[in-house]
Amino acid sequence: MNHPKVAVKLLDPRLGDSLPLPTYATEGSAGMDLRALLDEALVIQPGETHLVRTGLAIHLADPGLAGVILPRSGLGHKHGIILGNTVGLIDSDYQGELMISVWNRSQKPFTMEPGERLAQYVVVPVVQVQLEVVTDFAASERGAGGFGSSGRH
Ligand SMILES: O=c1ccn([C@H]2C[C@H](O)[C@@H](COP(=O)(O)OP(=O)(O)OP(=O)(O)O)O2)c(=O)[nH]1
Ligand SMILES: [Mg+2]
Repeated sequence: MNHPKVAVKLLDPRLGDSLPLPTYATEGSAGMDLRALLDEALVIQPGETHLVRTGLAIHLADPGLAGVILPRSGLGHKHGIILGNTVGLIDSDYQGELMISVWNRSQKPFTMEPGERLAQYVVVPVVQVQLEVVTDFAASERGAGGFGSSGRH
């Protein structure tokens, strides 16, 4: 494995002990699953949102990278457990604890167990740009068409 190294702080003694550190489940996995750092099971009522700790602080440091927190497809599709912010975007200079906003968008209470894998963390490349004010763009095929301008089928 020759992946770039990224600094992680373990903010709770359970990390790396009863709570495994995030890893790529397979060689081709895009994300690492994040686990809920909870003292006891958490019941999330329909429509409720909870901020759940991970016990991890990851400092990417490189402005050419960002972290993205995404839902897990099984939890989202089968149980309606997705993210209160839809997607979490983690800045490369963020050094605080990774927090997960967990939203139960279903009609049923959901019980989250300590250590449960509740979301996934993906590192993506980022390009920072400089905005340059102009009055006209070079013409493009699309122009200003959007929001279904090309039809449905
Ligand atoms: O799901 C998330 C989303 C964000 N963050 C942390 C890392 C991120 O770098 C920071 C700020 O996130 P964002 O810019 O999306 O939130 P904001 O509401 O704009 O806060 P801020 O004013 O601190 O930028 O919060 C998380 O831990 N989990
Ligand atoms: Mg912000």
